[in-house]
Amino acid sequence: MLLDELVKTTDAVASTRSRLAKVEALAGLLRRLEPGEIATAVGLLIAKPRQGRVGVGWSGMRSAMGDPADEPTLTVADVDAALDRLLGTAGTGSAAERAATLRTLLSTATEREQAFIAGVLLGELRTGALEGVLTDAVARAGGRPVESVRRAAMLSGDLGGTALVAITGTEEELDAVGLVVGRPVQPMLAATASSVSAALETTGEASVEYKLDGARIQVHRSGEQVRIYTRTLAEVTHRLPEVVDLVRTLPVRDVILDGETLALGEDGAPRPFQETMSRFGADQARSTLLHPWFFDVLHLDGRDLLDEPLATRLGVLERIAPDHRIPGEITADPAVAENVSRQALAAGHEGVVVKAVGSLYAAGRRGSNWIKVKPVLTYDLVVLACEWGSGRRTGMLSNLHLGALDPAGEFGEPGNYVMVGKTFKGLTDELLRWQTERFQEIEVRRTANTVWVEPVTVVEIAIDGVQQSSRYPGGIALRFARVKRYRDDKTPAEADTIQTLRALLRS
Ligand SMILES: Nc1ncnc2c1ncn2[C@@H]1O[C@H](COP(=O)(O)OP(=O)(O)OP(=O)(O)O)[C@@H](O)[C@H]1O
Repeated sequence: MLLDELVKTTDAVASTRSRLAKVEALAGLLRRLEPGEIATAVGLLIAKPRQGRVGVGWSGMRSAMGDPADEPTLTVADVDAALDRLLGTAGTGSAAERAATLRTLLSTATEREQAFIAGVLLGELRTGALEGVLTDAVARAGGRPVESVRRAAMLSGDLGGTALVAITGTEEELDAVGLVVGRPVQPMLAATASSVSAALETTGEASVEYKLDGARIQVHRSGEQVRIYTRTLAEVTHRLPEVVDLVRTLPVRDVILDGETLALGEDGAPRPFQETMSRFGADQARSTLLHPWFFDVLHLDGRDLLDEPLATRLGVLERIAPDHRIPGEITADPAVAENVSRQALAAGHEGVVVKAVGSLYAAGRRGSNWIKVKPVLTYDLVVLACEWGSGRRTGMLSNLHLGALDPAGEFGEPGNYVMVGKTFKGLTDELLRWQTERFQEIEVRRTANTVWVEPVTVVEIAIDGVQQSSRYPGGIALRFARVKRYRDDKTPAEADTIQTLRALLRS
């Protein structure tokens, strides 16, 4: 199939508000694809190429962008082959070859196709909404129940592969797609409540657990083979040898564990989040040891546990890893739950997660069976620009301009970001160095004081609240904003919305 046909379908999908029309258009496209193209096309549509990240950034993309082709001739298979080549030429000395591959690909693309390819490779088109619509479209194209498709996609972590089975395979083959030890699944996510008792009212009897401020890990062990994945399902096994060693000592053969890892100081208190994250970075600072804390078990020795109630899964966890369970307590009593929360905060943790004891593990869902309660308000915002610092920070990009997502276009174009405040607080020297370099790579324009950047960087900001403001277009300004951390694991489409922040005015 020509890439043009795929791109035109996405344009048609974007231009209608009717969910049914979107599903119809995508199902039609899926039916016209050759079997060999299905997984590739789905990957392109949701901006998660089959190949995973091929490592093309803004500056690489910009320098490879040349005159577009007049006529569409590129096929879906051509794009797939180019991505294979980009993935195959990694490492030192390969930069020129990679740039040439990208340049050739873009020079055969029309202007619209160039923008589409850039969006896919930079992860910009990635929106949860399209994934939902596409899941429905796969079900329709294959004549399968949506639930079966959704389940297979979540468990396999692979909508493209699921689409192929749903459209070309049998119903039994689709139902047989399940957990595979060694293949990561989308993690279950939490909703938010403002107090422990409010959370408990929603869940009923719950496991009230410490919310540790580290990095999510999903650990798969099959015999002696251990693999570890992040929240975004990137493999980080080689970065965490001490966790691998520990999991090998558990009295099990096959297991999938869900948990959080973080660095602890000698006194047992958590170290700043940056120290945990530095272990995931390229430089692999090994001075800090990471401890894993598990809060769920999805599979044990040939048996999937996703559809068992939480209480049962916690019982299994207690049996196989009693020393590495996240602290917590099962209770229906708000006073007991409050007490767990106070202990968590006193120990330097972020708050608690309140989980309904009867709930199943809903992979990839953010439902009300898990509810997080954090006393400090934190929001994920997008960096729009940054001002040069002064004094000790001269020569460093320091003061961040922060934007909240405006999905419906209440304050401008739908999907744009509305500025809600600035901050230079909470930035370590290391972060200042990092952002000074990074923001100039993604710069779009500058004045004497300020560098404006592509809105692609998600930063978690702690605030005391918001106040009314005539200075910013959304009518509100953040109060006492400070940087908690950069969130490389989130896309700008996952940022918090202006509507969420405005709701704070009322509370
Ligand atoms: N006991 C726990 N149970 C579940 N998640 C926990 C627990 N302790 C820490 N966490 C972390 O908290 C997160 C739960 O919040 P959520 O699902 O909303 O993820 P998030 O969007 O990354 O949120 P946040 O920014 O608050 O970490 C998990 O992804 C996990 O990394």
